[in-house]
Amino acid sequence: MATPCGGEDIADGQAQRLQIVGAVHAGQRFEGSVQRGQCVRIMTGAPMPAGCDTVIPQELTTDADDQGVTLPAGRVRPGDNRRLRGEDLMQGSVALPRGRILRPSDIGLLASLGIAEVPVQRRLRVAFFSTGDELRSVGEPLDAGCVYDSNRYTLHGMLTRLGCEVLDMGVVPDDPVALEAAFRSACEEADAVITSGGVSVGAADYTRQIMASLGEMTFWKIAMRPGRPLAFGRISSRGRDAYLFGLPGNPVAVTVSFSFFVRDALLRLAGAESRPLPRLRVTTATPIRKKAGRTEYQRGILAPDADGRWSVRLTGMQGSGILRSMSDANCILELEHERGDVAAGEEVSVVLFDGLV
Ligand SMILES: Nc1nc2c(c(=O)[nH]1)N[C@H]1C(S)=C(S)[C@@H](COP(=O)(O)OP(=O)(O)OC[C@H]3O[C@@H](n4cnc5c(N)ncnc54)[C@H](O)[C@@H]3O)O[C@H]1N2
Ligand code: MOO
Repeated sequence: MATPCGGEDIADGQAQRLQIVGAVHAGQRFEGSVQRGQCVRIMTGAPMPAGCDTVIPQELTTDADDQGVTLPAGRVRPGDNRRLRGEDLMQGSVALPRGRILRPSDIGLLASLGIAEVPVQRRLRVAFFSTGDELRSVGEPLDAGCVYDSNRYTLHGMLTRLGCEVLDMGVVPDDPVALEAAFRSACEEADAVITSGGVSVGAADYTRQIMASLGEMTFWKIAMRPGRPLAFGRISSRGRDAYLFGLPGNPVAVTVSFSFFVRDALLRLAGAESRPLPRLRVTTATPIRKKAGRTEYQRGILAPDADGRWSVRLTGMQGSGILRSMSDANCILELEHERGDVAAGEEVSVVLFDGLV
């Protein structure tokens, strides 16, 4: 029931009898006038009749008949149950800032404003390939000493989730000539290039060398685990240039270095607003081994205990080749550079996975 009582009829502490002078449905307007002591039956979504200022849910009223309805005292405050013009967005305010990656609710917001088209930036084009003589793609026979390439598939998923246009260049062997050709063609086709493997100090680790010969290696090695030998630089070929992220080959190093370095860089290159991944502080249910002097990212499962309090435990062995424990995890613990071993019950930072890997 919409009423124009200015709140007084319902605010003076006594039950009120109001005369019903009409009804209004969503999509209609009530054209009549409503006086003090009167009300209009109103459906959710209908515009407020002129002069009315308060809506009383019908289930709070009693003794309704064709003529009137009784409002018990003290159930509704003046101004209750109405939506004010501009309460969602004031005229002239920003609906969506530049750089927003459109999420479902953003698209709904645009639709609510009747906007069918907005200017967007083209998707960032990212080329990626795996390096290593031992790698076989899924579907190929697995020769002795070989492993299936998992990094390309993980990267494909993470890049797609990020909204990038992906260019999968397959597996490139540990051959400097083949590698240089792959780097050149990736650079000519894409805005950014991601490789995995071949960035360490092995005899067949050529990535850094080729990076330096085609451009510059901006940095190599970070005090983190996994992901320590990450190399970053810029390469050019035939007048085109691209950022190059040389990720370590170990499968967990790929997901961690992508999540904590590459992801943010790609978002910036794509023109997206920077949104740091939310960190939560929770207690660890188990002790954690940690070396001071490097940031460690460990795989965890965040879950409520019997009392409903959330705590985190590790997924098990943390070797950077153990991909199953990444797949079991629902979060990554971020253990700070200077921190040593962590005792059960101490607080740690976790980054939730959803939307990440
Ligand atoms: N003498 C040293 N050896 C290593 C060091 C070091 O500092 N000194 N660092 C270790 C760390 S930490 C990492 S991480 C790795 C990174 O080395 P690379 O980037 O050169 O990676 P690879 O040697 O090519 O591969 C490492 C490991 O991962 C497997 N791999 C590689 N690519 C894939 C793929 N696409 N899918 C599945 N598995 C893959 C590869 O077979 C190796 O087992 O270096 C350490 N060594
Ligand atoms: O830095 Mo490596 O990524 O530990 O395995």
